[in-house]
Amino acid sequence: MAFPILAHLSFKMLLPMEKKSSSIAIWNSNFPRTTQCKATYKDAKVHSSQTITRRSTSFQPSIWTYDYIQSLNSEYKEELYAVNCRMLREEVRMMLCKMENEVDQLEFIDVLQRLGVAYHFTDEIKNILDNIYNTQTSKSKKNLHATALKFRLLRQHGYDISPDIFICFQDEKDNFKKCYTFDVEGVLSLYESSFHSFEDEAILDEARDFTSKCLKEYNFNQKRSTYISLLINHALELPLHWRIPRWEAVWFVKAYERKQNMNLVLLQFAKMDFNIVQSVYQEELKLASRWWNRIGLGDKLSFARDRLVENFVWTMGTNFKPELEYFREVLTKVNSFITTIDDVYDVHGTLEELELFTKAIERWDLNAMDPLPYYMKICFHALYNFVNEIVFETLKNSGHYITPYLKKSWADLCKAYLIEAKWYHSGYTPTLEEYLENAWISISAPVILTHAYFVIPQSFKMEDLAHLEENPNIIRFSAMILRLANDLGTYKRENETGDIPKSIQCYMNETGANEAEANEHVKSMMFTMWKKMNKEAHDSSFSQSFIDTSINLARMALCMYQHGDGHTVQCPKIQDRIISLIFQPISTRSVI
Ligand SMILES: CC(C)=CCC/C(C)=C/COP(=O)(O)OP(=O)(O)O
Repeated sequence: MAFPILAHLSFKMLLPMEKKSSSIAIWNSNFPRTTQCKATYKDAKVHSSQTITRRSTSFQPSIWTYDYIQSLNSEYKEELYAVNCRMLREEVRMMLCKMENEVDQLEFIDVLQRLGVAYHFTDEIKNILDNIYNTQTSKSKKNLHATALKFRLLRQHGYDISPDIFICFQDEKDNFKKCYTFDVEGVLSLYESSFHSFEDEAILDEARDFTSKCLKEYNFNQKRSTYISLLINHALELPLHWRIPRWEAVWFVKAYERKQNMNLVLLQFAKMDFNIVQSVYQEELKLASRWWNRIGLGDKLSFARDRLVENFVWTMGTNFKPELEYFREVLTKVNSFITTIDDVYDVHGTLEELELFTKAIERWDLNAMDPLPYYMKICFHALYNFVNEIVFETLKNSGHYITPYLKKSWADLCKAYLIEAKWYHSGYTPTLEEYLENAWISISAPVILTHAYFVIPQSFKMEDLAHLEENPNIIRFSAMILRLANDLGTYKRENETGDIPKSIQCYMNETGANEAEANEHVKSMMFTMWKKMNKEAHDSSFSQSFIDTSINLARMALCMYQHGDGHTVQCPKIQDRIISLIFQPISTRSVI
């Protein structure tokens, strides 16, 4: 891609618009933020004796110390819990299999999913949904809740189901009939269903507008502590389809406890299973932290964010199943390298160093390390060894040689980072389109998902490989959601510390929109991306597990950046979530 030069910045467009100059001030006021420092002897090959100018940013050290992580020792590792849990699981399986009424079956499956235990009953759930799909009748026609729940679960599980089943709830002007306003359960179900829409499904857009309005009004007039109010509040904050299953499980277990006539055996099973799986995560995290400590990037590249626990949480969010420990081991390492290398480009590296580093990654050859400064040598060598280990394991276990795919993904990422570094150093503001053409790669989703593809069990198909190199739509849409969510959550912090303009500022610069309008525009782009992703998930020939991983990466971004830069700033809201996911078992006292 050619770089338009700074002098070509569209002044003609900017000057006459007052709004525009104020919007520019928001980010330009801090540009550029740099610090001067003397080159150390280790940097000598690049800058013999001159002063090196670097950007200044100081990130907080990780609040989760090595010793704390190593001290984790959950009682739920004990065999006794596994035995109890298996007994409870069989009781729940019997309940599921004995159920005959369609709405009861759908509601039970929904609760299993929300409690995070549906993965134990994949075959049973498939049988039930196959049956419901193959014997569709008009019985649930006038029951909004039953119709919406059926639509959501069938679409989520990949069945062909048209949203036309909602037409009977509309009047002759295609508005949802007023009488349904009072059917709170039905409205909530329809609201959740509407987020599974494809691009050309206007009826689901209508459904979302109608239900959002009803739910806001309902919640305004109700006490917040009832079960249904809790669900509504939670849904308005983020719909279920956009939530990470594991985080949903922690929240829902507590909400479900308040439900009248809740199923005590099911609740007890969900709590026990959550705590046992959490003990698996703790052991994985201990191993990951030993690796991180051993390779020493946290020390040697101390300018970079040290966010091992957050990197692990991203990984666990994208694929939580306990048996996928190798997936989480590899992806936690990938995320740790991404976070560090992002800071090499965004914080510490000079343009000259970054060009050399990018070339070295493109060559993928230890000899290419020669001209690099010491901190880059360490980073390059660690990454090179890590990738070669995955390549070796894959070759040994499945006979496939995957170096070209992995190395291309890292080279693409570094080239995209370099483009942004050049924009930064020249003070250039791209158009939104130009920015996004690069930014969906620089957000790192293609690297994450390319590695994920090769370490998800039974995911590999020869015919996928040609698409994989070109980044198929499922990766592109996931990447775009990750990028837009990241920009919405981090642009203020990055603006303060000094970075290129992100999608919000690019849009403001290009159109004269104010900050609030630009935020709305980016959110609506994200919503469109979700619709594209829903359709792609339905049509894609990739394995379901890979599709789920791609969707979960997008969901993870929404959760991580919901209240700001949750990946970088260790804010209490994210800390609390991390504690409840990894460190603190759910109390089982009330039910045992
Ligand atoms: C490790 C994982 C899963 C990260 C996903 C998001 C990411 C690359 C954050 C990097 O920080 P950033 O907010 O500074 O990104 P950028 O510099 O691209 O805006």
